Amino acid sequence: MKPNSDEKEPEQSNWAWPRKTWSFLSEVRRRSPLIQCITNFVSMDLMANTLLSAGASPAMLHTSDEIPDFTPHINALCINVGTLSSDWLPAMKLAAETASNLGKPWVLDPVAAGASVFRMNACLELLKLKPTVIRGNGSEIMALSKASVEPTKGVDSTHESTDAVESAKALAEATGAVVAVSGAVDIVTDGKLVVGAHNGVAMMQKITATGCSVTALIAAFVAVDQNHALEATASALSVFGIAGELGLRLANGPASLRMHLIDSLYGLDEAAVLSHVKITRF
Ligand SMILES: Nc1ncnc2c1ncn2[C@@H]1O[C@H](COP(=O)(O)OP(=O)(O)OP(=O)(O)O)[C@@H](O)[C@H]1O
Ligand SMILES: Cc1ncsc1CCO
Ligand SMILES: [Mg+2]
Repeated sequence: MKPNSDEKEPEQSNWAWPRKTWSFLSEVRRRSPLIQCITNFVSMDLMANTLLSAGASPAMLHTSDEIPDFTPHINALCINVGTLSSDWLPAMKLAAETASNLGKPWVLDPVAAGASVFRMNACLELLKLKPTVIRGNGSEIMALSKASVEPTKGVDSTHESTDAVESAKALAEATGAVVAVSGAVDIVTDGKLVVGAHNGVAMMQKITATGCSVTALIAAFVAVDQNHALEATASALSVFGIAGELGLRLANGPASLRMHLIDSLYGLDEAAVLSHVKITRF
Protein backbone atom coordinates (compact mmCIF):
# COMPACT_ATOMS: atom_id res chain seq x y z
CA MET A 1 0.00 0.00 0.00
CA LYS A 2 1.29 3.49 -0.82
CA PRO A 3 1.99 5.61 2.27
CA ASN A 4 -0.42 8.36 1.19
CA SER A 5 -3.20 6.16 -0.13
CA ASP A 6 -6.78 6.80 0.98
CA GLU A 7 -6.86 3.50 2.91
CA LYS A 8 -3.96 4.60 5.07
CA GLU A 9 -5.16 8.15 5.82
CA PRO A 10 -8.95 8.24 5.88
CA GLU A 11 -9.12 11.56 7.79
CA GLN A 12 -7.15 13.49 5.20
CA SER A 13 -8.13 11.61 2.08
CA ASN A 14 -9.99 13.32 -0.74
CA TRP A 15 -12.89 10.90 -0.60
CA ALA A 16 -13.62 11.81 3.02
CA TRP A 17 -14.31 15.49 2.24
CA PRO A 18 -17.77 15.27 0.60
CA ARG A 19 -19.17 13.42 3.64
CA LYS A 20 -17.47 15.84 6.02
CA THR A 21 -18.85 18.82 4.11
CA TRP A 22 -22.38 17.39 4.11
CA SER A 23 -22.16 16.76 7.84
CA PHE A 24 -21.14 20.41 8.47
CA LEU A 25 -24.03 21.75 6.37
CA SER A 26 -26.48 19.37 8.07
CA GLU A 27 -25.30 20.48 11.51
CA VAL A 28 -25.69 24.16 10.59
CA ARG A 29 -29.25 23.45 9.42
CA ARG A 30 -30.02 21.40 12.54
CA ARG A 31 -28.56 23.79 15.11
CA SER A 32 -29.08 27.12 13.35
CA PRO A 33 -26.13 28.86 15.05
CA LEU A 34 -26.50 32.53 15.97
CA ILE A 35 -23.88 34.50 14.04
CA GLN A 36 -23.15 38.12 14.98
CA CYS A 37 -21.84 40.07 12.00
CA ILE A 38 -20.15 43.45 12.28
CA THR A 39 -19.72 44.10 8.60
CA ASN A 40 -19.56 46.71 5.87
CA PHE A 41 -22.64 48.51 4.53
CA VAL A 42 -22.29 46.90 1.08
CA SER A 43 -22.39 43.31 2.35
CA MET A 44 -25.05 43.39 5.07
CA ASP A 45 -27.95 42.15 2.94
CA LEU A 46 -26.17 39.39 1.00
CA MET A 47 -24.35 38.21 4.12
CA ALA A 48 -27.53 37.92 6.20
CA ASN A 49 -29.35 36.16 3.36
CA THR A 50 -26.45 33.76 2.82
CA LEU A 51 -26.55 32.78 6.48
CA LEU A 52 -30.33 32.35 6.44
CA SER A 53 -30.32 30.18 3.32
CA ALA A 54 -27.64 27.98 4.85
CA GLY A 55 -29.80 27.51 7.95
CA ALA A 56 -27.92 29.83 10.32
CA SER A 57 -29.31 32.83 12.18
CA PRO A 58 -27.67 36.20 11.38
CA ALA A 59 -27.67 39.25 13.67
CA MET A 60 -26.05 42.41 12.33
CA LEU A 61 -25.65 44.17 15.70
CA HIS A 62 -22.70 46.51 15.80
CA THR A 63 -22.87 49.03 18.61
CA SER A 64 -20.57 48.78 21.64
CA ASP A 65 -23.61 49.58 23.79
CA GLU A 66 -25.12 46.16 23.04
CA ILE A 67 -22.06 43.93 22.90
CA PRO A 68 -21.83 43.17 26.66
CA ASP A 69 -25.45 41.95 26.68
CA PHE A 70 -25.63 40.30 23.29
CA THR A 71 -22.25 38.82 22.31
CA PRO A 72 -22.12 36.29 25.21
CA HIS A 73 -25.13 34.55 23.61
CA ILE A 74 -23.81 34.14 20.08
CA ASN A 75 -22.33 30.96 18.60
CA ALA A 76 -19.77 32.77 16.40
CA LEU A 77 -18.75 36.27 15.34
CA CYS A 78 -17.83 37.63 11.90
CA ILE A 79 -15.87 40.89 11.68
CA ASN A 80 -15.38 42.63 8.35
CA VAL A 81 -13.50 45.93 7.95
CA GLY A 82 -14.85 46.74 4.47
CA THR A 83 -16.27 50.20 5.25
CA LEU A 84 -14.20 50.78 8.36
CA SER A 85 -14.27 54.10 10.22
CA SER A 86 -12.74 55.11 13.52
CA ASP A 87 -16.10 55.08 15.28
CA TRP A 88 -16.77 51.42 14.36
CA LEU A 89 -13.37 50.00 15.31
CA PRO A 90 -13.83 50.01 19.13
CA ALA A 91 -17.00 47.90 18.78
CA MET A 92 -15.19 45.43 16.53
CA LYS A 93 -12.43 45.10 19.10
CA LEU A 94 -14.84 44.78 22.02
CA ALA A 95 -16.86 42.08 20.25
CA ALA A 96 -13.71 40.15 19.25
CA GLU A 97 -12.33 40.40 22.76
CA THR A 98 -15.63 39.26 24.28
CA ALA A 99 -15.83 36.30 21.90
CA SER A 100 -12.20 35.33 22.53
CA ASN A 101 -12.56 35.57 26.31
CA LEU A 102 -15.66 33.37 26.22
CA GLY A 103 -14.02 30.78 23.94
CA LYS A 104 -16.38 31.54 21.06
CA PRO A 105 -14.99 31.30 17.53
CA TRP A 106 -14.62 34.47 15.50
CA VAL A 107 -13.65 35.08 11.90
CA LEU A 108 -11.89 38.13 10.41
CA ASP A 109 -12.35 39.43 6.86
CA PRO A 110 -9.48 41.92 6.31
CA VAL A 111 -11.08 43.71 3.34
CA ALA A 112 -8.53 45.84 1.43
CA ALA A 113 -6.06 45.40 4.32
CA GLY A 114 -3.20 47.04 2.40
CA ALA A 115 -5.16 50.07 1.18
CA SER A 116 -4.23 52.43 4.05
CA VAL A 117 -2.18 52.64 7.23
CA PHE A 118 -5.39 53.10 9.26
CA ARG A 119 -6.92 49.90 7.88
CA MET A 120 -3.72 47.86 8.24
CA ASN A 121 -3.24 48.98 11.85
CA ALA A 122 -6.87 48.11 12.61
CA CYS A 123 -6.40 44.62 11.14
CA LEU A 124 -3.16 44.12 13.09
CA GLU A 125 -4.93 45.13 16.32
CA LEU A 126 -7.75 42.69 15.55
CA LEU A 127 -5.22 39.91 14.90
CA LYS A 128 -4.00 40.31 18.48
CA LEU A 129 -7.50 39.27 19.61
CA LYS A 130 -6.94 35.79 18.19
CA PRO A 131 -9.34 35.16 15.32
CA THR A 132 -10.17 31.49 14.74
CA VAL A 133 -10.15 31.99 10.96
CA ILE A 134 -8.97 34.78 8.64
CA ARG A 135 -10.47 34.82 5.10
CA GLY A 136 -9.38 37.23 2.41
CA ASN A 137 -8.58 37.35 -1.27
CA GLY A 138 -5.00 36.90 -2.53
CA SER A 139 -3.97 40.55 -2.31
CA GLU A 140 -5.46 40.97 1.17
CA ILE A 141 -3.71 37.93 2.63
CA MET A 142 -0.38 38.88 1.05
CA ALA A 143 -0.60 42.46 2.38
CA LEU A 144 -1.68 41.36 5.87
CA SER A 145 0.99 38.69 6.11
CA LYS A 146 3.72 41.27 5.38
CA ALA A 147 1.87 44.14 7.13
CA SER A 148 2.55 46.14 3.98
CA VAL A 149 0.56 49.15 2.78
CA GLU A 150 1.01 49.70 -0.95
CA PRO A 151 -1.05 50.81 -3.95
CA THR A 152 -3.85 48.27 -4.47
CA LYS A 153 -7.12 47.91 -6.31
CA GLY A 154 -8.97 48.32 -3.04
CA VAL A 155 -11.36 45.48 -2.28
CA ASP A 156 -10.60 43.49 -5.45
CA SER A 157 -7.61 41.18 -5.75
CA THR A 158 -4.76 41.68 -8.20
CA HIS A 159 -3.32 38.29 -7.28
CA GLU A 160 -4.36 34.67 -7.77
CA SER A 161 -5.11 32.80 -4.55
CA THR A 162 -2.29 30.42 -5.44
CA ASP A 163 0.20 33.34 -5.33
CA ALA A 164 -0.65 33.72 -1.64
CA VAL A 165 0.01 30.19 -0.36
CA GLU A 166 3.28 31.04 1.41
CA SER A 167 1.79 34.27 2.84
CA ALA A 168 -1.21 32.32 4.10
CA LYS A 169 1.00 29.73 5.79
CA ALA A 170 3.14 32.44 7.40
CA LEU A 171 0.05 34.32 8.63
CA ALA A 172 -1.40 31.11 10.05
CA GLU A 173 1.88 30.32 11.84
CA ALA A 174 2.15 33.86 13.23
CA THR A 175 -1.45 34.13 14.47
CA GLY A 176 -2.53 30.56 15.25
CA ALA A 177 -5.56 31.12 12.97
CA VAL A 178 -6.69 29.02 10.05
CA VAL A 179 -6.15 31.20 6.96
CA ALA A 180 -8.29 31.00 3.82
CA VAL A 181 -7.54 32.69 0.50
CA SER A 182 -10.46 32.83 -1.94
CA GLY A 183 -10.14 32.71 -5.71
CA ALA A 184 -10.42 30.22 -8.55
CA VAL A 185 -9.11 27.70 -6.03
CA ASP A 186 -9.85 28.50 -2.40
CA ILE A 187 -6.74 27.80 -0.32
CA VAL A 188 -7.10 26.86 3.36
CA THR A 189 -4.20 26.31 5.74
CA ASP A 190 -3.36 26.02 9.41
CA GLY A 191 0.28 26.74 8.58
CA LYS A 192 1.16 23.09 7.94
CA LEU A 193 -1.62 21.34 6.06
CA VAL A 194 -2.79 23.15 2.90
CA VAL A 195 -6.02 22.16 1.13
CA GLY A 196 -7.68 23.56 -1.96
CA ALA A 197 -11.44 23.85 -2.53
CA HIS A 198 -12.04 23.78 -6.28
CA ASN A 199 -15.69 24.78 -6.43
CA GLY A 200 -17.23 28.07 -7.57
CA VAL A 201 -17.54 30.02 -10.81
CA ALA A 202 -15.63 33.09 -12.01
CA MET A 203 -18.84 35.19 -12.21
CA MET A 204 -19.02 35.16 -8.39
CA GLN A 205 -16.32 37.86 -8.50
CA LYS A 206 -18.78 40.08 -10.36
CA ILE A 207 -21.22 40.09 -7.43
CA THR A 208 -20.10 42.44 -4.69
CA ALA A 209 -19.73 40.92 -1.22
CA THR A 210 -19.65 37.24 -2.20
CA GLY A 211 -16.30 37.10 -0.39
CA CYS A 212 -17.75 38.84 2.66
CA SER A 213 -20.68 36.42 2.62
CA VAL A 214 -18.58 33.28 2.41
CA THR A 215 -16.58 34.57 5.41
CA ALA A 216 -19.84 34.69 7.39
CA LEU A 217 -20.69 31.18 6.16
CA ILE A 218 -17.30 30.04 7.47
CA ALA A 219 -18.28 31.50 10.87
CA ALA A 220 -21.48 29.43 10.80
CA PHE A 221 -19.59 26.24 9.92
CA VAL A 222 -16.93 26.87 12.60
CA ALA A 223 -19.73 27.58 15.10
CA VAL A 224 -20.90 23.95 14.92
CA ASP A 225 -17.40 22.45 15.39
CA GLN A 226 -14.75 24.93 16.45
CA ASN A 227 -12.20 22.20 17.12
CA HIS A 228 -12.05 21.47 13.39
CA ALA A 229 -11.70 24.98 11.99
CA LEU A 230 -9.73 23.95 8.91
CA GLU A 231 -12.31 21.35 7.88
CA ALA A 232 -15.18 23.75 8.63
CA THR A 233 -13.55 26.50 6.56
CA ALA A 234 -12.84 24.33 3.52
CA SER A 235 -16.35 22.87 3.70
CA ALA A 236 -18.02 26.31 3.84
CA LEU A 237 -15.99 27.52 0.85
CA SER A 238 -16.88 24.38 -1.10
CA VAL A 239 -20.61 24.64 -0.28
CA PHE A 240 -20.73 28.30 -1.32
CA GLY A 241 -18.89 27.43 -4.53
CA ILE A 242 -21.35 24.62 -5.30
CA ALA A 243 -24.25 27.03 -4.78
CA GLY A 244 -22.55 29.26 -7.37
CA GLU A 245 -22.10 26.36 -9.81
CA LEU A 246 -25.74 25.27 -9.53
CA GLY A 247 -26.95 28.88 -9.53
CA LEU A 248 -25.09 29.65 -12.76
CA ARG A 249 -27.17 27.04 -14.61
CA LEU A 250 -30.22 29.27 -14.10
CA ALA A 251 -28.55 32.71 -14.27
CA ASN A 252 -28.27 35.25 -17.08
CA GLY A 253 -25.61 37.40 -15.42
CA PRO A 254 -24.37 38.58 -12.01
CA ALA A 255 -27.71 39.97 -10.79
CA SER A 256 -29.63 36.75 -11.42
CA LEU A 257 -26.68 34.65 -10.23
CA ARG A 258 -26.91 36.47 -6.90
CA MET A 259 -30.53 35.34 -6.59
CA HIS A 260 -29.96 31.79 -7.87
CA LEU A 261 -26.90 31.32 -5.67
CA ILE A 262 -29.01 32.00 -2.58
CA ASP A 263 -31.77 29.68 -3.84
CA SER A 264 -29.24 26.94 -4.62
CA LEU A 265 -27.63 27.23 -1.21
CA TYR A 266 -31.06 26.92 0.39
CA GLY A 267 -31.95 23.87 -1.70
CA LEU A 268 -28.62 21.98 -1.56
CA ASP A 269 -29.27 18.31 -0.85
CA GLU A 270 -27.02 15.45 0.12
CA ALA A 271 -26.70 14.07 -3.42
CA ALA A 272 -25.61 17.44 -4.82
CA VAL A 273 -23.08 17.99 -2.05
CA LEU A 274 -21.61 14.49 -2.30
CA SER A 275 -21.26 14.70 -6.09
CA HIS A 276 -19.91 18.28 -6.29
CA VAL A 277 -17.50 18.78 -3.37
CA LYS A 278 -13.97 19.07 -4.73
CA ILE A 279 -11.49 19.52 -1.90
CA THR A 280 -7.95 18.18 -2.24
CA ARG A 281 -4.59 18.38 -0.51
CA PHE A 282 -2.78 21.27 -2.09
N1 LIG B 1 -12.17 32.47 -10.73
C1 LIG B 1 -13.02 31.95 -9.84
N2 LIG B 1 -13.54 30.71 -10.06
C2 LIG B 1 -14.39 30.17 -9.17
N3 LIG B 1 -14.80 30.77 -8.02
C3 LIG B 1 -14.30 31.98 -7.74
C4 LIG B 1 -13.39 32.63 -8.62
N4 LIG B 1 -13.06 33.83 -8.07
C5 LIG B 1 -13.73 33.92 -6.92
N5 LIG B 1 -14.47 32.81 -6.71
C6 LIG B 1 -15.35 32.56 -5.55
O1 LIG B 1 -16.08 33.76 -5.30
C7 LIG B 1 -16.23 33.98 -3.90
C8 LIG B 1 -15.68 35.35 -3.54
O2 LIG B 1 -14.29 35.32 -3.65
P1 LIG B 1 -13.42 36.60 -3.96
O3 LIG B 1 -12.00 36.15 -4.00
O4 LIG B 1 -13.96 37.32 -5.15
O5 LIG B 1 -13.67 37.44 -2.62
P2 LIG B 1 -13.44 38.96 -2.31
O6 LIG B 1 -12.46 39.57 -3.26
O7 LIG B 1 -13.15 39.10 -0.87
O8 LIG B 1 -14.91 39.51 -2.60
P3 LIG B 1 -15.74 40.73 -1.95
O9 LIG B 1 -14.74 41.70 -1.43
O10 LIG B 1 -16.58 41.29 -3.05
O11 LIG B 1 -16.59 40.19 -0.86
C9 LIG B 1 -15.52 32.83 -3.20
O12 LIG B 1 -16.49 31.87 -2.84
C10 LIG B 1 -14.59 32.27 -4.28
O13 LIG B 1 -14.38 30.90 -4.13
C1 LIG C 1 -17.20 47.40 -2.70
C2 LIG C 1 -16.83 47.47 -1.27
N1 LIG C 1 -16.20 48.58 -0.76
C3 LIG C 1 -15.94 48.48 0.53
S1 LIG C 1 -16.44 47.00 1.21
C4 LIG C 1 -17.08 46.49 -0.29
C5 LIG C 1 -17.75 45.17 -0.46
C6 LIG C 1 -16.87 44.14 -1.04
O1 LIG C 1 -15.77 43.85 -0.27
MG1 LIG D 1 -13.34 40.80 0.29
